[in-house]
Amino acid sequence: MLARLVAKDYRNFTQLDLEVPSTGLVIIGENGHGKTNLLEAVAYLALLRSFRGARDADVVRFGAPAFHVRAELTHPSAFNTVTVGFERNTRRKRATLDGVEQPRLTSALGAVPSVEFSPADVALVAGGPSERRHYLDVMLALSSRAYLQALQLYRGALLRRNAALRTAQRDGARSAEHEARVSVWEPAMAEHGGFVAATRHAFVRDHTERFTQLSAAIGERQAVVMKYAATGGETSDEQLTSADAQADAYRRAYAQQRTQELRRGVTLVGPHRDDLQLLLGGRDLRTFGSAGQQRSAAIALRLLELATLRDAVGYPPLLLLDDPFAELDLGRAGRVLALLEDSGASQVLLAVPRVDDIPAAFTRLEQRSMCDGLLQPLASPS
Ligand SMILES: Nc1ncnc2c1ncn2[C@@H]1O[C@H](COP(=O)(O)OP(=O)(O)OP(=O)(O)O)[C@@H](O)[C@H]1O
Repeated sequence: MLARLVAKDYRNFTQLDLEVPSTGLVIIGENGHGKTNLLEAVAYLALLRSFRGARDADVVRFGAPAFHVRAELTHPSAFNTVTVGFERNTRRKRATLDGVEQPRLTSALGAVPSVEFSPADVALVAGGPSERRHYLDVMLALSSRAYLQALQLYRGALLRRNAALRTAQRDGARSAEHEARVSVWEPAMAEHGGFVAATRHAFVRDHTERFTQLSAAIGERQAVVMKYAATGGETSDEQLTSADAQADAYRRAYAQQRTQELRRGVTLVGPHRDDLQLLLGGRDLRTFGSAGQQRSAAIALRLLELATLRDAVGYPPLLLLDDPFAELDLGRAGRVLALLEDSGASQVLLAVPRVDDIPAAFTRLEQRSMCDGLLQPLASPS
């Protein structure tokens, strides 16, 4: 549970100091005054980066040398205080858990678990495959250290193999030496990529039914289905979730594709090129879904993320709701609210532009107004 948030020189906050009630808060403010910045600062404590994909240097307040965010937490959180800071000059990022600086930043990942719902989530459905891979990777990495580690090792080896492929392509030579510099990374890529692909396949297999149910509960009349679209690896149904079988398949694929990859200068198979396909009535939602249908599917994905994180950490994550009902008709908005209530989440930070935008379920929460990066009390709970 988040009890207090202090953000110094984060975006447009010089010094924000906010006590957060156990049930949460509503932040009301006009466009561009810092509502999303506040939610972003909270989410930074889970992801150790901006959920909007901003560079660290860009979230430091204009002209300031560094930012610092601190959370004070209560039961059932694993820690009492979590801090993260970034210095513009040195580009150093530091995180502490209960005052102890973490030698590896990844130890602090997920220390303040949260899930964000925002209109920008539509990119999860309407955007390219990298958006959906990122969704899977963040959720699975925050749920499993083994996944996080495999993903990091896979990415490290991929980076090096791609560099070797580019060098070979640039030299225009395909000597045994070039090939050896490429293939040396393949055992690590196959092993860790196999684990990543198998874990993603298992997630999709285990959650596709729930995803369809959630989409129907939000109001979709046709079946919404998710499918893992792999660019390589094992394809037989029984072996999809076996890390060893996936690794074997990647080994075979590298051997088969290497000549083409040396020519193209890039690795063509593996989880870094896969996609999470979303279909509405059998058609690609990305191409054929309406704005509201795409938003609804994005909300269903976030609801799945919420349940997955809750199961992994053992308590419900903090809900960060950034104008979450924009673009939804009243019926859908009401049903999403009911699903959020059913999710078991107990603490909510809701950001809306106007008091009228607060759904009835949240009118009992304390309210603050946000103006130019400053918070003021607005009203007591009714
Ligand atoms: N690094 C930074 N330093 C100072 N101010 C910043 C920085 N980055 C963004 N801002 C300011 O933050 C403001 C945007 O805040 P935010 O995105 O939280 O808006 P919002 O209140 O959520 O608005 P909306 O309702 O339109 O989504 C802008 O005024 C922008 O200039």
